[in-house]
Amino acid sequence: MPDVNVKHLKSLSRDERSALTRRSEADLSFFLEKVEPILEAVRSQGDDALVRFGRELDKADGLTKENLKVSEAEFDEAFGLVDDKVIEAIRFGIGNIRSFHEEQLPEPMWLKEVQPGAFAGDRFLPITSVALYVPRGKGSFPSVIMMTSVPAVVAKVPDLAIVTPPGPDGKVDAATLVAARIAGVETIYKVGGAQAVAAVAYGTETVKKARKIVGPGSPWVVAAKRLLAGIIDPGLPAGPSECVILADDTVSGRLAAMDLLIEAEHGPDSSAWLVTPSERVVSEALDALPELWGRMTEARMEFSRNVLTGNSGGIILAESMDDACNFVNEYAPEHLEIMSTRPFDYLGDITEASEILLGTHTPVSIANFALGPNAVLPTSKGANTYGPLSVTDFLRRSSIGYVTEKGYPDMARNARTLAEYEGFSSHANAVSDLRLDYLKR
Ligand SMILES: NC(=O)c1ccc[n+]([C@@H]2O[C@H](COP(=O)([O-])OP(=O)(O)OC[C@H]3O[C@@H](n4cnc5c(N)ncnc54)[C@H](O)[C@@H]3O)[C@@H](O)[C@H]2O)c1
Ligand SMILES: N[C@H](CO)Cc1c[nH]c[nH+]1
Repeated sequence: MPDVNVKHLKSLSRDERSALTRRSEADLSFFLEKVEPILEAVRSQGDDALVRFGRELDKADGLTKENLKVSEAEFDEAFGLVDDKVIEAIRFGIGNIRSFHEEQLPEPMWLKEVQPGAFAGDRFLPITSVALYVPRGKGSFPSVIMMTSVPAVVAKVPDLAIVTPPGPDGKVDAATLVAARIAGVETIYKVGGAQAVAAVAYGTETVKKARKIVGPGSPWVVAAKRLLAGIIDPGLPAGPSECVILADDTVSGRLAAMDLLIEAEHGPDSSAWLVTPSERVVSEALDALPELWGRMTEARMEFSRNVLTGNSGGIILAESMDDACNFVNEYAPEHLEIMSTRPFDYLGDITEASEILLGTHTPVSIANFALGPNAVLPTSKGANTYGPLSVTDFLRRSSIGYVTEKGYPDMARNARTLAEYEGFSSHANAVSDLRLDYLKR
């Protein structure tokens, strides 16, 4: 068995402890450099560049300018290619995701009377055009369609389009098409990676320009979003997947090891740590890993072995549950499982995590595919300032103010005092008696 990292927090220096929280995304210099010419090619050559990159990078030999957009016939064909059980699971997931996200939809407008006769509030409108990035490098992700499309449809974004890499057959994964149609999005372009971000940022002959792009992706996608942030809103940072399993002494280490492998199998650049103060949990987890690896496909086993033996994964022995919770907050994970028979005891101690799953029956898999909360989550400590993708990511807010004749005198007097203090004459004039004179004429 390869040497799985086992770190004892007690014996680490401050720098060594901090190194455990580092993600692969921390240094994107390699990708930023390679991505720049791709963006420029799409900006200047449009569809020609998209077809060339699709053929070169996605091996989609049959890709042409004419079939860059998924046709009605391809959607129809997809329903015949996907197993009924998969369609049923997609419908089940979408039902729960919709039910969860409908709760997030704010009232279109609210106004509060902040002083007699003076009203202030907010109005929400959908962003007019948003692109949804759906990855397909190391696997296909109908669940990402479910997670991005449903909140966008609930927010009533009028112009929605999906960008996703074509497979070598030049087609979009069939279950991805099924999920898109069930969720209510029918514009899909066969373009992925950095070129997809450039296509929706600049627009091409076929791909319509969008104001925002959301959805997770590989470092190629993350790098392109960073470089194009002045041209398109890149949304929350969602890069390589990561998780922490926080386990106390009430649970089986085998169970903890099983869930540790969930996000570790995404790719060699994923991050995954089991953190526990229990030596028993550590040794049970180490014992369980070979059998669990034996139940995985070769590729996924390799990815997760790389993670657990490399720089961004393994098992951490903490001094206590307090120490373990502190480490979780320093790490600020994308997904967190609190694996305990009394998970609510620790919930209050966790302040930095994008998704917190409680107990022994809520593995990340259930949240990724079926439960309802959004599984497109900020990575690389994005949890410190962002939340999961939500309906509000598809809305923009304007504030509304309305002062009546009755509310005016108090408002004007106070505004004038501060305008004069700040030295703004026109601001002050606009709330002086001159206004009342003008209003009379
Ligand atoms: N944070 C989240 O919510 C979340 C959810 C799901 C997946 N993910 C992450 O998304 C990522 C998906 O990555 P993926 O690779 O499977 O799919 P992807 O679609 O993001 O990346 C594949 C694309 O990258 C481009 N690419 C590949 N090699 C390239 C090269 N040498 N030069 C230029 N471009 C190149 C190609 O265009 C290809 O289509 C994973 O890291 C996964 O962990 C994150
Ligand atoms: N774990 C991903 C978010 O990091 C979501 C996902 C979808 N399918 C598999 N995983």
